[in-house]
This record gives sequence, structure tokens and C-alpha cells, in this order.
Amino acid sequence: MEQYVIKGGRPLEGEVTIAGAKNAALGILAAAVMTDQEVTIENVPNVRDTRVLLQAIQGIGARVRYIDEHTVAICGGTINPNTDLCVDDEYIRKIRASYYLLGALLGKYNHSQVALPGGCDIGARPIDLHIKGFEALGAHVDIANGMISVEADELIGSHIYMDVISVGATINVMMAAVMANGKTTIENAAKEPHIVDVANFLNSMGANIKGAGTDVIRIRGVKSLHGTTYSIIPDQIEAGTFMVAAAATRGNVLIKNVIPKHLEAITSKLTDIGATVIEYDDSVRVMCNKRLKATNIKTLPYPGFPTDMQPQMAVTLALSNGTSIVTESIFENRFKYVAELSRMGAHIRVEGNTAILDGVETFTGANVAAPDLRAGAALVIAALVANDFSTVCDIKYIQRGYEKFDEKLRGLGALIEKVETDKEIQKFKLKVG
Ligand SMILES: CC(=O)N[C@H]1[C@@H](OP(=O)(O)OP(=O)(O)OC[C@H]2O[C@@H](n3ccc(=O)[nH]c3=O)[C@H](O)[C@@H]2O)O[C@H](CO)[C@@H](O)[C@@H]1O
Ligand SMILES: C=C(OP(=O)(O)O)C(=O)O
Repeated sequence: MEQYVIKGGRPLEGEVTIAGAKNAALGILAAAVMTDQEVTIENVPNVRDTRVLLQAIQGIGARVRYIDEHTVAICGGTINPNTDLCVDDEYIRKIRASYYLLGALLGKYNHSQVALPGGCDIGARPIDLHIKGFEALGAHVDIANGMISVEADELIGSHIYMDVISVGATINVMMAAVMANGKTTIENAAKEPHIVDVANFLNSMGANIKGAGTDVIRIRGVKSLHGTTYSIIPDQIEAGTFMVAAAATRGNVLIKNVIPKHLEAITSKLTDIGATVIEYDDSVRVMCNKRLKATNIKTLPYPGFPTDMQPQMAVTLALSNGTSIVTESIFENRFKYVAELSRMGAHIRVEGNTAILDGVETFTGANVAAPDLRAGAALVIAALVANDFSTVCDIKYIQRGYEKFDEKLRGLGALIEKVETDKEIQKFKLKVG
């Protein structure tokens, strides 16, 4: 089983380039099948989730062609709408974004069937808002045998109020409404940068979507969509992860290919606790040469502090001087890293949706397991700080959303290697001493 072996204690130094945003890519790749013409998508992150989704897209009959590692051409014109448009295999069941094919195929063909979504086990993750949105557009939704089926005679524009702010439901309903008959309004929509990116992509295919990035999105249905070439925005969370890793290891890292505005919540917290963040046009530098201070964070929908950065930031706070309080308000099960981090010497107490962190000077190396994607990245950061060796197993979660994570960290001077056997771990230990 693949795992990372890490020797901590070195500040991260140098430059790292951020990939395209996983959570934008997943919406955009699904939406690409909504035209019969070829669509070229650039800056696609080469991570497990995008590869799985592309396989599923191919599985329903679309033509998928890699132009280079990060550029993919998709042609939905080869899909046969007279099949049951069924998306199901053992891989697609494990990812969250499979549900975007529901909205995309419903929007184009008025029907589809997709395995109930998986994704990281960070909470109950209901899909009632997706269903409510599809039904408001006139679709009939049925859940049976692990599959969700949607079908409509005709999709008709509607007024949809989301009583909980949901990224997935906003994107899904937006896709389903793009070719509906008439106008759709989504109120209390999510405002994340990837919502705007998916909307911009759909508009570049001829959709008429206004207001993405605000809490009211207005969609005027169009008859059809056409081919386009589109480049995905940089990954806010990958960038944030490297920012936090630079601060936690007391390093100096230039993080390139980012949109600094998308990082404001992270920049602001890092600055509050004593790190230096310098913003350039499309990069940020994070520097730190002292012990950071405690603070409180509460996860919130964008532009608040992202839940996908909570575990990584918590690792930094677990090392900061004083007591910090981390409140997780989006997902009820996002503190699974706490038990593992405690094995590295962290002092953290979880009470409901709150973690109380009494900062320690440093961590000690340990063998830990990644419980999910961001918690896994957080444990790698902890291991980069820890004195001595650590291993992080179950890195399949980390590979869902970080492209060449170990390689990028090695480029910043980290002592980290991907290994499979105890013999390889021993070899690494002998090599780095
Ligand atoms: C593939 C992808 O883009 N995943 C991201 C997406 O997940 P995802 O789209 O699943 O997250 P949502 O924004 O939908 O979830 C936000 C909250 O709404 C609740 N909810 C959601 C849908 C629904 O029908 N009913 C309902 O109650 C959820 O339980 C959660 O408490 O946004 C999350 C919040 O930024 C991120 O952590 C995930 O990385
Ligand atoms: C939780 C995440 O992804 P998903 O919604 O795909 O599980 C994430 O990206 O942190």
C-alpha cells in the first residue's frame, strides 16, 4: 500500500506552482458533455477525482482525448441519448462530483441515472437540495438500489430558494437550468470561486447565466450550447495548503499561479497569527521565522474561512503559542485527524463541532493514517514539522485532490518519499539520516 515517509524539521523554501481547481474542474468536465461540439478544457488538475470523472464521461459514450497532461478535449456529440445514460462503477461511487453528471445529463437529455455520490466521509452529506432543485425544474427524481434517477418531459425555469448554502446543489441546478424553458432564479446560492468558474464556462458555451458569485443567480434558458476552449481557475485549497505548510514549517515559499483574492480568508488568518503574506498579481509569498500565535477560526461558506482548509490550519494552530478554538460549521465529521495528530503530541480536545487546541512547541514523528483528503494533507504538514520520521498511510485520499503532492514538497526541500514497502522506508531512513 502506498504511503508517504517523511523526515520533518526542515523549513519549506522555494517556489511551487498550483494546479487547476479540483472542485471547479469536476463541475466543468461534467458540463462539457452538454454540447454536441468539442470542448477543450485547459489547466485540468491531474488528480484521481478528475481521472475517475473523465472515465465515467467516456463510459456514457462521450469522446475524451488528452491533448497534454492538463488539457482535455471532450465531445458529447457521440453520446447516445436513447440509452439509459447510467453512470455507475466502483470508482464513481466513491467520488462526490459524480452527481454533476445528473444535472448535466438532465439539462441536456432530460434524463440520467447516477450512483449515489460518495466523496470524503466528513459528514452526512444529504442531497435533498439537489433533488428539490431538479423537481422545481419539473423533473421526477427517484432513488433506488444505490442509484438516483432523474427524468423530465420538459425542464421549465423556476424560482429556487436554497435553505442551506450548497456548492454542489448550486452547480447542479445551474447546469440543469441552462437549457430549461424560461428563466430560473437560484436564491441563497453558494458564492465559491468554483461556482463562478463553472458559470463562466457554461456562458462561454453559449449559456446565459448572471449573478454567479453573488447569492442570486439568474439563468435564462437557451436552446443549445456550443464548443469552447476554457482554462480552469487555480486551486484555492491547494494554494492554501502550501501557504499553511510554509507558515507551519517556518519557511519562505512563493506560491505561483493563484488568484490572491480567492485566498483572502486564509491570508488574513495567517497574518493574524504572525506569518508574513505578500500578495503579487498571480502569486503569494508566505514567510515565517518565529512561533505563531493562537487564534480562533470558524468555517463558513465563501468568502468565509473554507472548511476544506480547516484541518491544515488546525495543524498550524496546534503548534501556535496559546489556546485556539476551531469551529466547524459546515460538516459534522471533520475532526477525524485529531486522534492521529494527538499521536504526534498535539493537545486537542473536541467538543461537538468545536476543537480546543492548546499549542505545543513541536510534534514528534509517528505512523499515522489519512482519514480523508484534507485531513491527510494536514497530517503531512504535521509530519513536515515533527522531529524525526513519520509515515502517513492511506494516501489514496490525498491523491484525490493534490497533484504530485510529494514531488511539489520535495521541490521545496522537504524530505518526503512515496513508498510501498518497509524495505523502502528503511532505505529512505538510511538515505536522509
Ligand atoms: C466536489 C466538491 O466541490 N466538493 C466540495 C463541496 O462539497 P458539497 O457540494 O458536497 O458541499 P455543500 O456545499 O453541498 O455542503 C454544504 C452544507 O450543505 C449541506 N447540504 C448540502 C446539499 C444538500 O442537498 N443538503 C444539505 O443539507 C451539507 O450537509 C453541508 O452541511 O463543497 C464543500 C463546502 O465548501 C467542500 O467541502 C467540498 O470540497
Ligand atoms: C471534501 C472534499 O471533496 P469531496 O466533496 O469531493 O469529498 C474536499 O475537496 O476537501
